[in-house]
This record gives sequence, structure tokens and C-alpha cells, in this order.
Amino acid sequence: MYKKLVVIKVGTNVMTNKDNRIVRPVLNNLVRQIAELYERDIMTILVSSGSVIAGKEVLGKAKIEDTTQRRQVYSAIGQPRMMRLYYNIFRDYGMKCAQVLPTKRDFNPGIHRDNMINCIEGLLSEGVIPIANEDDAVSVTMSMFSDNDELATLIAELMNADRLILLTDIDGLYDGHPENEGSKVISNVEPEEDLDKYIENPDKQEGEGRGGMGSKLGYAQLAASKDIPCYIVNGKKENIIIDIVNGKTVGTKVSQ
Ligand SMILES: Nc1ncnc2c1ncn2[C@@H]1O[C@H](COP(=O)(O)OP(=O)(O)O)[C@@H](O)[C@H]1O
Ligand SMILES: N[C@@H](CCC(=O)OP(=O)(O)O)C(=O)O
Repeated sequence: MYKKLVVIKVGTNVMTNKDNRIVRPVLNNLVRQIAELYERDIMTILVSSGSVIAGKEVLGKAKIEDTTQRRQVYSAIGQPRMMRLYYNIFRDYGMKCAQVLPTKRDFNPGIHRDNMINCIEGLLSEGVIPIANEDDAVSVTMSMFSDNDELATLIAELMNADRLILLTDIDGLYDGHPENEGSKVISNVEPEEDLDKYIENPDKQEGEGRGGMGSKLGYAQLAASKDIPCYIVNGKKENIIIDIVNGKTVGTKVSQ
């Protein structure tokens, strides 16, 4: 069995370059660190975005006009591509991974929730890394998470994780516009702190992910309020996950 459980969420922006192409070395680097944790008996549940952008890479500009249907189609094409990438990289590290695609209603108390716990527990007990993403192919409006930061927080809570790590494309939460020279990363945040004034509204194109720093911080604070320390850190940095687990001060830590 394992000693600790960590939930790691990787956003679309982390795994793509400025042309919105998926950068494989970023995924390699992520899996390398998960494999290192595994050797230390720390199991990971990976929550990975990327299916929409992976589908867009294949299909290009779609003829479908309805934005919901377009997202469903991109994701249905992209999700198996993401899993093929992960499957191959995990195999290179001598590890196994598996796919879990929940919708929001699966978290309501009841049989779906119990089944999901059962499956994830089974995978972890076999040393298999569960990779979760929202089931974008079937979840629309009511059954959608606001974004994968919400999914990661719900999974961390569901599985009593010891830590939640939200990998993004920036060093943490800044105390001003991230591009202003004077802005600095806030190292520690408490669950009840109101930091809305620091959040810049996102301007995202289709496939570039959902949410934004505001919702990320909100979910990090929610996890922290349930006694799960959460880290908002730059997933493009080489050893960021290992640094957190080794107790280094990196990015923004949200905790009680
Ligand atoms: N105060 C802030 N500090 C840091 N980032 C911020 C802030 N306000 C807005 N942002 C934006 O939030 C983005 C990260 O959120 P998001 O795009 O949702 O990431 P992800 O795709 O990883 O979930 C950053 O790239 C940055 O442009
Ligand atoms: N489920 C979607 C991503 C949704 C999402 O939350 O994206 P992001 O803000 O990049 O974490 C996908 O796989 O493309």
C-alpha cells in the first residue's frame, strides 16, 4: 500500500506552447515526477485537461457551428489521444495508468459516487495511476464542472488526499497584474482570505481551457478549508512537484 496520496491537476496551458500545440516533454516531465513519487510510496491521482485542444489538433477548424457540440466532438477525438500519450509515457517509466471520466452528477451521494470511489481505490491498490478528466463528450450545462480545478478538488476531497497540486502556467497567485514588474507571488493564503482584487479576468480562446485564476483560487481555498493543503504552482518548471513534496517554498500554498 501507499503512504500518502496526492492529487495533481494539469491545465491545458501547461501542456501547450503559444501555438496551442501539445508539448510532449512537459507530459514526460510530469510523469517522471509521478514515477519518482511512486518509488517513495506516494500515489498520485492525475487530473488532466487537454482533450479539447488534442481534438482540435486533429480536426482543425470544425464545420460544426454549435459551440457545445464542437466542444463535445473535439473532446471525444482528443481524449483517447491524451490517453495514448499518457499510456506510452507511463509505460516508459514501467508504470500503468487508467482513465476515469466523471461528470458532476457522479459526485452526488449515491451509487455513482460509491462506484467511482470503489474504482479509484481499486486502481490505487494495484499501483495504477488514475487519470481523470471531465467526461466532456456527454457533460453539458447542468452536469458540467466549472472546470477541472473543481473536479480535482472534488476528487481530493472524495479520496481524502493529503495534498492537492494545481499546475498552471504561472508561478502562483500574484498580488497584482502578473505582467506588472512590481507584482510578486503570494506565498501563503488562508481559506477565508478575500483576494479577488488581484484576479485579472481571463480572455481564453476555444480549447484553451476554462476557469481562470479566480476559480482556481476559490477551489484551492475550498480544499484548504477541508484540511487539504493546496499548491498553485508553475507546471512548466522541471521539478516543481518533487520540490513541493520535499517541503520547499514554491508558488502559492493555500492552507489553514
Ligand atoms: N493575480 C493573478 N496571479 C496569477 N495569475 C493570474 C492572476 N490573475 C489572472 N491570472 C491569470 O490566470 C492564469 C492561470 O489560470 P488558468 O488560465 O485558468 O490556468 P489553467 O489553464 O492552468 O487552469 C494565468 O496564466 C494568468 O494569466
Ligand atoms: N475537460 C477539458 C478542460 C477543461 C478545463 O478545466 O481546462 P483547464 O482550465 O485548462 O484546466 C479538456 O480536457 O479539454
